[in-house]
Amino acid sequence: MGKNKRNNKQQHKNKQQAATLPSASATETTTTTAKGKHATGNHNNHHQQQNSSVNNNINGTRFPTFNTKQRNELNALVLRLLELAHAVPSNANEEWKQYVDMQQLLQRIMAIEEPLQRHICMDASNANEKMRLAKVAAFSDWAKAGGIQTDCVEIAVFPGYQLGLRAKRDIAANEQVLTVPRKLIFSEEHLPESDRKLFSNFPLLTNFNLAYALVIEKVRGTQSSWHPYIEVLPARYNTVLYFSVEQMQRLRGTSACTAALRQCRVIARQYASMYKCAHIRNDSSVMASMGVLFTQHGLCYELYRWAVSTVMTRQNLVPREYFPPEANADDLKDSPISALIPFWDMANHKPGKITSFYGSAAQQMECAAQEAYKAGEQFFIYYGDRCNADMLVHNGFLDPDNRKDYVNIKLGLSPTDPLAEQRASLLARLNIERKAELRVLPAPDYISGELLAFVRVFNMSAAQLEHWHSDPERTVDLLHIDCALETDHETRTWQYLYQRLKLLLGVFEATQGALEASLPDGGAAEKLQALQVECNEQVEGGGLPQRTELEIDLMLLQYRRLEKQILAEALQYAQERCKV
Ligand SMILES: C[S@@+](CC[C@H](N)C(=O)[O-])C[C@H]1O[C@@H](n2cnc3c(N)ncnc32)[C@H](O)[C@@H]1O
Repeated sequence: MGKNKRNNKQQHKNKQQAATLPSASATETTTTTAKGKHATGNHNNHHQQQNSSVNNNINGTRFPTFNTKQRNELNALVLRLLELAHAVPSNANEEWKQYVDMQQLLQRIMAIEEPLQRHICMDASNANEKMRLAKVAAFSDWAKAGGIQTDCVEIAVFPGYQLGLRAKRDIAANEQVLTVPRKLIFSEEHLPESDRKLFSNFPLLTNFNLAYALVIEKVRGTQSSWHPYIEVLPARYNTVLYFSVEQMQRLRGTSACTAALRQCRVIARQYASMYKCAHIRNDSSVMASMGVLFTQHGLCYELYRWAVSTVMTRQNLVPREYFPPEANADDLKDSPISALIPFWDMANHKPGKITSFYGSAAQQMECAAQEAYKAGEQFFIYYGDRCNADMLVHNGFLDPDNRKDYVNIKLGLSPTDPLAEQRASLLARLNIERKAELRVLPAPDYISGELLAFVRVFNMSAAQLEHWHSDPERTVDLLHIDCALETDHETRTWQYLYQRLKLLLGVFEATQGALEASLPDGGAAEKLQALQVECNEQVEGGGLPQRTELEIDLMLLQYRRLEKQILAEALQYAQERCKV
């Protein structure tokens, strides 16, 4: 959500760490005894009871377990999932096939896990906004008792946004609207000391830790002090983890596809790794302890994707207060942690400026109004700069008026290019890698400075490279549209950009989703409108579970339209520049 930009570096670090989350090796085998029970270490003795139909979790509440046949099938599915999720696809077709195969396994896993799912996470009581709204009074009382302060906003339903915040009275621009004290900010720091120790192993994997902590509190149910908050959270999300294969198909050929598939792969791998540690591998590694804790809390894929999606769509960063005894406090002191901020996280996004900050002195999240509001209007906050591809993949919605939108295209120097090293060292002066994702921008900018510079360097002759190397101070000129270049070099640059954009649009059109392709010219816009009306009617009629399906369809159609528009306008611009 509205992250403080100062924390971007940290997020990058976290992402890097997420990619190296320890996971079980896919080559180990199940250790099954003659009776079909797994040989277990001290930490997972509860598996001894797996032939019974219910099991006790650590809170003493009971949840369904699986018989040996089901457990063996689950084990085999998870091992296959893990094996698939570890493979690194070498091209887009392989990546797609990997995703489809993984989804098939996950569908089967979810089918077997269904009794657990029903018991632990997905009661139908939060399937729509009206049902969530019914729990808002209890949540608001809890929030007030815990010290959340606001006299000017309340939670309400807003078609197209699910729940949101409504101004109870006129609010002035910059007026403080809401404060949430630290003790009501949910993070890994609220776990009991015994559970907290587990997180000390991956202190920078803060998103993962938060999802983990949320699973635990969710399963504690009414015993959790966070219950009133967890009760008002959505039952499902529009994140890529909930897309059907047909829906994901509509992202093919777009710049968001690889990130969306990667996200699904990473989450499937995390789930499968923990499952394996809990149910299959018998050792005392850190992951095994974490896996067992999950098992004791009734881990199933549905619960995990729900927790991860809750974190993806609602988290913010706050300063760390707990420093695990084993960790070097100096290393962690500037690394914030992911947190859920009750009440504040009901605010929806609108372009503007960031007005939510953590106040260290008062130890609370403080949110001010980015503009004036009249009583009854929806109160919005700005979540921060993100392109629509990122919003779609990580937040499960789009901003059609996104002033910070762009489309990334991948470019790279060929290893067989005899001038590759000279080009790479010139690009390095501009902090551009030899393989890079570079931005195509909406009008009136069209081509980012970095993209232009890359293509200029890519098209330099040996003599031109030598010339630009000889004058380091001038290198930055390559980022500017009006950089003085030889005419034929500039023409080659724009021709290259033109061809590249044309190619991308060609792929885009060739992969047009079934929905759009089946419509006559202009049909996409009509379908978009029809879907919007249908969604709104469903919200007004009380909402239905399939509403989220429609919302995802709508979002995908919108996304394709927005990306295509950026590429098409840039293509036209490049064509004009070719003529200059
Ligand atoms: C932090 S939550 C905001 C509260 C949320 N609407 C709810 O019902 O709980 C963020 C989620 O709200 C929705 N959302 C926020 N801003 C939106 C917008 N401008 N358009 C559509 N959906 C939005 C998206 O589903 C997003 O993932």
